[in-house]
Amino acid sequence: MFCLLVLMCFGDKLDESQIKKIENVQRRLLLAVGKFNILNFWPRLTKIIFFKKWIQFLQVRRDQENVLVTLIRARKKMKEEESLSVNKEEYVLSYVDTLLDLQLHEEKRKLSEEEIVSLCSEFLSAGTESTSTALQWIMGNLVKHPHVQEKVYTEIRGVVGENEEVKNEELQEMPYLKAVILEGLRRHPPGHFVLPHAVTEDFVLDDKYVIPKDGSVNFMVADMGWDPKVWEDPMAFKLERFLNDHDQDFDITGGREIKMMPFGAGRRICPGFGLAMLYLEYFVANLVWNFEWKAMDGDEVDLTEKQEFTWLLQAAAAANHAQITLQLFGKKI
Ligand code: HEM
Repeated sequence: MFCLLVLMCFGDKLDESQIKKIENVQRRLLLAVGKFNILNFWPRLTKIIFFKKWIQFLQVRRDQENVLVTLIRARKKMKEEESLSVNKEEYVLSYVDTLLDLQLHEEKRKLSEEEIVSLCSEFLSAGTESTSTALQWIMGNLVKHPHVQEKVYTEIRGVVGENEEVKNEELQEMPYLKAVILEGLRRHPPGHFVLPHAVTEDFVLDDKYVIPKDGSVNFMVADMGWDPKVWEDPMAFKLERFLNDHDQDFDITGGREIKMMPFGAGRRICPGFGLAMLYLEYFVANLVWNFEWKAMDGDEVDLTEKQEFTWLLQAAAAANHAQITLQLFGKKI
């Protein structure tokens, strides 16, 4: 997943050692998020009180910039050369290309290199753990419920025949597979909360609850998907929930109604949700098509959840914004 996102981000001309370097700086940053979080509170003060931490943070950030800025500049050069070249067919647009082109109209400027580094970092960390965690839960459920795995396999056979690979365009013809992914995301959303939000003005909800300006607001994503008032027998893994609605596809963005929101909802919905759905459908389809997935003899699949890395990812994404703030702060003082 990480390799895929790196290639989407910087283009497909990277070798393994470059990918490893990126992985190394990104992992260091993610693992240190908890440690540096204190610097988000009253940065003017905390960077003096926790001076050692501040210096360590700057070092990690500098290392990240050294690796990513080199790649961003290389891409910029390639892009300029490409614009002069006659043979344009081989060039595949990358995320960095779009960031290099981006014009901030209100501020009448382009993004700085530091901002591009932060956006690339967010892209890589937000997409990796979330998607691979969802994939693991879905595969765990397919092992736990072999009859579901069998039905996915039968559906795929009906569409792809004897071909070895399930192709992107064939996924559209697999409603049962889609139901498996949606049920996986409902039952085991990789993040139990979205990123922290805030209202820009005092707001009264339902004439009862005052939400003060700038107060931190979050949503109980997992509990929404497990609400017995909305979902019958919510803790069971049941595909029928997403198969009965023949007239309309289930809307994961919550545009019609919000019954679950693994990707958030509204204007700050996860911008990678379409990509994540595509990857999940593609990977699950090909994993089931090429292998039969079973528990080892005598093993039970334990689907009890425990807090692991994805919450850190959410914190990291939040900290990325903070990083920009901290950086600016550093320059101002
Ligand atoms: C199953 C996979 C994924 C899940 C469950 C997921 C979920 C989420 C959630 C809940 C948020 C916070 C939304 C909010 O603040 O209301 C978010 C934000 C974000 N996601 Fe995802 N995501 C997934 C995959 C991806 C992928 C593949 C990418 C990119 C390649 C991505 C990029 C982002 C980014 C950049 C943000 C921050 C957006 C912002 O700052 O407003 N995500 N995601």
